[in-house]
Amino acid sequence: MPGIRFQSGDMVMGRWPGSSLFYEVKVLSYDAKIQLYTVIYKDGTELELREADMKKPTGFKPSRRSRSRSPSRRRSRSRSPARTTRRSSSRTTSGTFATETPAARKEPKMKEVLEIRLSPVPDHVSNHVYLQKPAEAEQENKVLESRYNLRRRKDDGDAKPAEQTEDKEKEAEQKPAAATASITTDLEFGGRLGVSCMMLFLPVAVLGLMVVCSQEDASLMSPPPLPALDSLLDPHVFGMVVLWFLFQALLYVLPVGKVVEGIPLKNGEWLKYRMNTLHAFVLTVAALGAAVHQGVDLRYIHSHFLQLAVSSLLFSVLLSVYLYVRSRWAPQDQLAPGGNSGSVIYDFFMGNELNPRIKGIDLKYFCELRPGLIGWLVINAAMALAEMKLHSLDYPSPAMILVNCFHLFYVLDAYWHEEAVLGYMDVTHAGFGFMLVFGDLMWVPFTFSLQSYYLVHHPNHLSLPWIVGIVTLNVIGFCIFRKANSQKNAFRRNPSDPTLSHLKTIPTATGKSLLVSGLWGLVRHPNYLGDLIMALAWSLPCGFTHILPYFYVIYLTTLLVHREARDEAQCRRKYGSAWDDYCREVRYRIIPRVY
Ligand SMILES: NC(=O)C1=CN([C@@H]2O[C@H](COP(=O)(O)OP(=O)(O)OC[C@H]3O[C@@H](n4cnc5c(N)ncnc54)[C@H](OP(=O)(O)O)[C@@H]3O)[C@@H](O)[C@H]2O)C=CC1
Ligand SMILES: CC(C)=CCC[C@@H](C)[C@H]1CC=C2C3=C(CC[C@@]21C)[C@@]1(C)CC[C@H](O)C(C)(C)[C@@H]1CC3
Repeated sequence: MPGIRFQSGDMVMGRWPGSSLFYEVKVLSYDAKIQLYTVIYKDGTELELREADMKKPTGFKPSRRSRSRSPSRRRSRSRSPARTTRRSSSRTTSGTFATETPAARKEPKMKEVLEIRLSPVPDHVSNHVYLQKPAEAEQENKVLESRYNLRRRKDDGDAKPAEQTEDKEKEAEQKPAAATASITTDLEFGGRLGVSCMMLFLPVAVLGLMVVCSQEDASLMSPPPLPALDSLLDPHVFGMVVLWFLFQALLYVLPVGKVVEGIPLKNGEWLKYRMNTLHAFVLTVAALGAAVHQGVDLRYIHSHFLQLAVSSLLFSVLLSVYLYVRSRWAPQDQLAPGGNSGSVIYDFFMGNELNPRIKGIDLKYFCELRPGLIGWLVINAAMALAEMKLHSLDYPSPAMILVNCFHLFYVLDAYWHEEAVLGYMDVTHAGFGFMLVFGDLMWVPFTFSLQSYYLVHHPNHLSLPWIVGIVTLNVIGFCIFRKANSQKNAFRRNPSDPTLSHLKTIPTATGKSLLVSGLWGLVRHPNYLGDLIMALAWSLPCGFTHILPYFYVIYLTTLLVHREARDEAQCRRKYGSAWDDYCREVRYRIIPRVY
């Protein structure tokens, strides 16, 4: 890097953005275009710094204090991920927001080393003090050094909390994202071409599946033609879809349920979320009950199923356009890690903004849990009524009851553990664009309910042993799913939780540990395994005549295999060689001895 002050490989002192503290950092590269250095801190955090925020270590002198508090334990204005230590008592949710690093509690030796390595130098003394590592820590440092993740943490939201210093940040906050954001070059889903195909194919696939499902032979080989679009786009139905969305939004803002803090933003703030999905569900059921009592026929949903799906698609497109446009003006520190590729089509699909909000309604979180999931259950109920009417039954068939109960139980479980959802990948990392909007508002309600729709037209008799077998399978799947998710959430919340003390862990250089025994020692994604077992149990009540009811299993397998690969790449970046150790210890990803 000729003509610049620092060279790659140099060890210098770098200011922690937003604070007056300096840490030892290694220079990785310099981008002449934006005039920023990429540096790596000793805790593995990579940031971009201006030259003005970097100093040669020669100006620093050894400290009299051999040990100082790490940034994670200081009450500085640091914007480091470590700032999660704040307000530990109010936080009760999952891993991403751990109140204290696991290493800090469980692995005192490692904590000591990390603290020493992270020792900051306050600005006002920065010309006089340089904190030195004690000799005995040096050896251990070498071991930990190998754990350092020296790759660029492009999509780690926490890793680039503040790209420049305060003044620069303020500037960035005022500038529209498009003008300031760095460009994402790692494109997922096959880039522009891939996402374009997905945008065309996925909606047609949903409608195609629905049409085939309503046919008597339900054959994928000879699908009937899609009805004309104008017969599918009914303004009344569209109005109902909009009303449904608004009704759910109204329930979202009701001042019931506790408020918790969600993901930490890049600017160091915490978003607040009201936990009232269960209330919303109960109120929706009450409202629908009242409507039915007033003579509303829920079977309308069955008879206008395609129209409802098309209206949801239209609504999803409109919402995505709105999200894309507003993301162009969003402050840079509110963008998702993978957003802003510079391609309109790609950014429209992936979404640029991480947590778009309108008057306190977090659109992504709202859409992920409410209109689609509750809509799915309402559709299921409507299908049960339609089945009873069509086959002149007093009660829904056992197959229909099973499907309804399994789905209801799954959604209620998500609501019961609502806080945990705040830590899931989609909420913490993904932008909110067409993929998730369409996924939440069209894909979830209209493909997840295909089994009940299928049963209306294709009754399937279930014998008692089959019922028992299917229920058992669902219970097994649920136990694995729930235990795995709860164990991980509890561990991230409190790594020294006595109920988890029997579990083996691997420390990582970030201070967080990884579970390597129990369910998390069986496969690397036991929660996915449980989800897939449940998916199979949901399809079995429909029998073996057609593959259509198994669509959900196929979708979930594809999605989770892809998701697992994304998560794996992210964890490898985050945890470096500790993740490789984990993979060596736990060899299979989702299915023991198979995959
Ligand atoms: N029905 C559906 O359509 C779908 C359902 N799902 C379900 O949603 C749930 C959430 O899934 P998702 O967000 O993808 O992923 P996970 O809940 O599995 O979260 C993955 C994260 O967990 C942490 N982690 C991984 N391994 C370990 C370990 N050994 N010990 C401790 N922490 C570990 C890592 O984050 P860190 O270390 O930073 O904490 C990693 O990034 C799953 O149950 C999944 O089945 C998901 C998609 C679709
Ligand atoms: C093909 C396509 C457009 C896919 C989009 C993916 C979304 C449909 C899914 C991504 C992650 C999801 C989750 C749930 C629903 C499906 C989507 C939105 C979820 C809310 C279902 C209920 C679970 O208990 C859950 C909370 C774990 C889960 C979270 C992930």
